Amino acid sequence: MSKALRVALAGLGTVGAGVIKLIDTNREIVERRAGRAIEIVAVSARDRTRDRGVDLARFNWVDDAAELAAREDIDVVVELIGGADGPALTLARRTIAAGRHFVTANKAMIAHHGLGLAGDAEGKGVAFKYEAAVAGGIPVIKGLREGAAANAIGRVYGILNGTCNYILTTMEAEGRDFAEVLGEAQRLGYAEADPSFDIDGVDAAHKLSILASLSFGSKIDFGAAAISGIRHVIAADIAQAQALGYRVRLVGLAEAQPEGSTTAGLFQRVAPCLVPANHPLAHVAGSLNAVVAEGNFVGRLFFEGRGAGEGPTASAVVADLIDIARGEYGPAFAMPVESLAEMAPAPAGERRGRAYLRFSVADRPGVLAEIAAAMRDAGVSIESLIQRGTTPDGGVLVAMVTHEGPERAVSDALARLEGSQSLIGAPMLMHILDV
Ligand SMILES: NC(=O)C1=CN([C@@H]2O[C@H](COP(=O)(O)OP(=O)(O)OC[C@H]3O[C@@H](n4cnc5c(N)ncnc54)[C@H](O)[C@@H]3O)[C@@H](O)[C@H]2O)C=CC1
Ligand SMILES: N[C@@H](CC=O)C(=O)O
Ligand code: NA
Repeated sequence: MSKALRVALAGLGTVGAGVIKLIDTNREIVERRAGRAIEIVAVSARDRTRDRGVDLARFNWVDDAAELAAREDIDVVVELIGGADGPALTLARRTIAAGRHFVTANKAMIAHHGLGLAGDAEGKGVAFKYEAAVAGGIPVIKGLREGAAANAIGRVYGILNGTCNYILTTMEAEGRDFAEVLGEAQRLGYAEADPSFDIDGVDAAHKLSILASLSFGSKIDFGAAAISGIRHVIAADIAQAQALGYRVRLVGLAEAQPEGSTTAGLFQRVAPCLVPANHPLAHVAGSLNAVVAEGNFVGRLFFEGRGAGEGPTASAVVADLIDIARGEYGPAFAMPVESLAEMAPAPAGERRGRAYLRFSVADRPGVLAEIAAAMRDAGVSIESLIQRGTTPDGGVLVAMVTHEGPERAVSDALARLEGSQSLIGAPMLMHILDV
């Protein structure tokens, strides 16, 4: 066997501790597959004394993670600190500049700085790998970058946040409150350090922008994603959706629409959606994630697995290390960064679809007529209307599903109702997944 791949780990939280446990537990299988030993040489984290359930005494401890980049006894640095900028980015830049391989699980950093880092890595001839960053343990980066590389992919979508999926499906199954279930997801190690990244859809959008780049051969454009989260989904929405034959899921959807159509360009959206009960995404529960990619020769690919948590995420990190040990790596985004296309964002509102709308209204005559008039004036046609129950803010719940039409018509109808005395609180809009 050739000499060991020498690894430095920066960040020893949920994922970092998981990587140590995996290498300890599966040492033999990992070494046989890698063709050589994978040896953790040095580690860095904020708190040296915290019990992580692993023996750290055998590793060199480094207080300043940035110092790992320059160590002569290291071949690859694994960054598991998190955060788009700050110490994670400093470490990434220094490691690559020093001509060492770099592995990360940090989708926030990739969404914001991934192209620059990948370009630098190409210049230095080192690996820049990030399987754990998208859909945790699911080998979707490998699947798209390698397995589906021969296809033109027109659409990629899925459930990209384990915390939100855990919250929505637990609310669905047990009728429990949002805040209580979020606390549980945090305890299980699924949530980001700042869980608003999860529940407001930002984390899923980071991942979606990476998937879009890999799928369409385009530059990452995180800023162009439309993002909304699950903070305002109430138990009644979940119940209404079920009654109508749908499940509520946070869905990230990216499409590359061809030149010449009214929707031409790159469409990226993360939003809570109504998913038909017979769609494969409706069956994705708990911290599971799923990604669907539509290729012109392979057809529909469906990847499903654990998207968050210690073991699954560590599995993806160590898979990247095995690739590096084998010498199997190439451009991070499947082609050299300079070959990635600039895609203009698709015009907002042109996409066609159906929508679920929920209003909390005052209990008095004329309210329904006012809503119906706003729909009519905006050209939105109503497919079904439900008026049942109350909302947590004390209003009467009115929910409806629209017929298919341009999305801008629904936004227009809501704009017409803005400031209406009949509405208690902001209406809830969820698109219906129609793909
Ligand atoms: N937890 C999960 O299920 C998943 C996490 N990720 C990503 O993996 C990364 C790590 O996530 P977790 O392990 O959950 O976070 P965590 O919060 O559990 O651990 C972060 C670690 O970084 C250390 N750290 C913070 N600042 C540091 C610094 N300046 N120098 C050295 N160490 C420092 C902390 O001491 C801690 O050990 C993040 O980028 C996250 O987005 C990706 C997929 C799944
Ligand atoms: N916080 C993330 C962790 C994995 O990326 C999630 O909940 O999916
Ligand atoms: Na993955």
